[in-house]
Amino acid sequence: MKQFHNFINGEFVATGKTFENRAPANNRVIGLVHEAGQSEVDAAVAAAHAALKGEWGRMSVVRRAELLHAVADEIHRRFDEFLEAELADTGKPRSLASHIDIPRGAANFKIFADIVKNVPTESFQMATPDGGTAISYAVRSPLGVVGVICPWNLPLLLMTWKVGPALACGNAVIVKPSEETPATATLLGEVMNAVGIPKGVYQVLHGFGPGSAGEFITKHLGVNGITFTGETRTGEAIMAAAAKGVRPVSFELGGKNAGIVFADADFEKAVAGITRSAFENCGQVCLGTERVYVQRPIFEKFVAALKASAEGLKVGPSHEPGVNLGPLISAEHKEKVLGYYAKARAEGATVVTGGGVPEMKGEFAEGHFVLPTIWIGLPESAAVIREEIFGPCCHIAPFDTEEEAIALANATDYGLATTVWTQDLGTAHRVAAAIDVGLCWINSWFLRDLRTAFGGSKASGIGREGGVHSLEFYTELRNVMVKL
Ligand SMILES: NC(=O)C1=CN([C@@H]2O[C@H](COP(=O)(O)OP(=O)(O)OC[C@H]3O[C@@H](n4cnc5c(N)ncnc54)[C@H](O)[C@@H]3O)[C@@H](O)[C@H]2O)C=CC1
Ligand SMILES: O=Cc1ccc(S(=O)(=O)O)cc1
Repeated sequence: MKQFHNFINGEFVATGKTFENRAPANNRVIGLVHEAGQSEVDAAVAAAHAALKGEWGRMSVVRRAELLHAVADEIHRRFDEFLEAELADTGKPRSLASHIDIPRGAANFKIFADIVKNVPTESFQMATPDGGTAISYAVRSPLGVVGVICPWNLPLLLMTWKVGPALACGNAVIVKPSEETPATATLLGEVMNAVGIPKGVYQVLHGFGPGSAGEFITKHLGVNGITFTGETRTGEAIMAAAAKGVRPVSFELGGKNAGIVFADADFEKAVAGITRSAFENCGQVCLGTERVYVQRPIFEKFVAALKASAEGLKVGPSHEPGVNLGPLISAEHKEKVLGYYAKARAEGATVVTGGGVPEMKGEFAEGHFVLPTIWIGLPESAAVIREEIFGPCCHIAPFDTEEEAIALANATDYGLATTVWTQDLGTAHRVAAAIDVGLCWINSWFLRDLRTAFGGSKASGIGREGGVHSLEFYTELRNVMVKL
């Protein structure tokens, strides 16, 4: 049986207290994960501070950037191992992980290595009251030891999205992967050793949230900042932990994202775009569209086309050719999603397609597969329109005017992302300005330029990461004023 150890001070550490890691595709146990306790967290924090005082803390930016490029190259060299590890943990389609998760996992190191080498800080000259001059300049120093608490939906991608910039800025990180997906974070420890990242700079502690590694890391006063991606409620708990010691947080949280399709949209592209935004990664993407608003003249045609598109998606295990949708991450999550499928029916939805589980053969009958699902006919107060489901499903409702579409899209506590489909530039810009979200895609979805700001407003997050915005969180900016 595969064992997933903690990675502390450059060594793989067993704790003897293990929990099972199961494959979502067939629910079989594929590994045992060694849970970190308070003593492992204390050891990791001490090793991280030692790294900051040692070679890592003294290393030039240029050398750090070289090492991070080497990390990316080593991920590419071991691409198939990372791919297999991610597929086993998540069950997602091979095509998705090989085109998005693993390449982005590597790219996240290169992009931030290049950014830290090239981004300037500010400098001002001013006249002083005595007729002289003073110059101010800003310098960045690392935040220190950063706790990186990760979810399971895009394990390597979302973890390196934080670890890449944190290390580029000279910090040491303690990563807590999701208990559902321990593999790629652990494998990355081998990569760090292979390329010569000093001990204690990258560490991995396995476990759960409350009463386990997640809580112990976030409560540890030796952890100088916490970056977290996950549920909004978990964000509230971590924020309370971070209040002790007034430690900074960066949060990428949940969403209940709207898609808006105007009657003048390129119809085929809009259908293909919403098919992706509603169903990709089995709907387990924080940016996914669970509420679709379609302008009335094309409403019926759009519902019929999205139904046909959803029914054309192939549900199955990673290795089967042509698979579009893998399983949900766990039995617990499947129960939650199917609970919403039942709630939608109970609240009077018309089920356009799906609403249950597909027939799977052999071992895959035990997997956490569900059907892509579309509803219409619910009032905006319905649970499946208000609450984040994180499954392959959406509700479609008609709208008449631009103002109505904006009001519907904004009527949520969340504010992460939206996708708008129109061929009218004026409409596109007006809607983008009026929607209260951190990310607005026009005629596209999940199109990423890693130099841009990423994050959510309202209950969807605190702060922005990406490009120079990541440097704002992962460094302290010190102003030096020189009287000449
Ligand atoms: N805004 C964004 O960029 C993204 C947001 N998400 C959100 O993540 C959620 C799905 O991911 P999950 O892993 O289920 O989220 P989760 O919040 O349950 O868990 C995320 C991580 O937090 C840890 N954790 C849980 N309770 C904790 C506590 N009290 N203290 C410290 N650590 C704790 C977990 O062990 C896990 O590693 C969805 O709500 C989704 O919207 C997911 C991906 C991206
Ligand atoms: O699921 C949430 C999610 C997906 C992608 C990214 S990013 O592309 O790394 O910015 C962040 C969060």
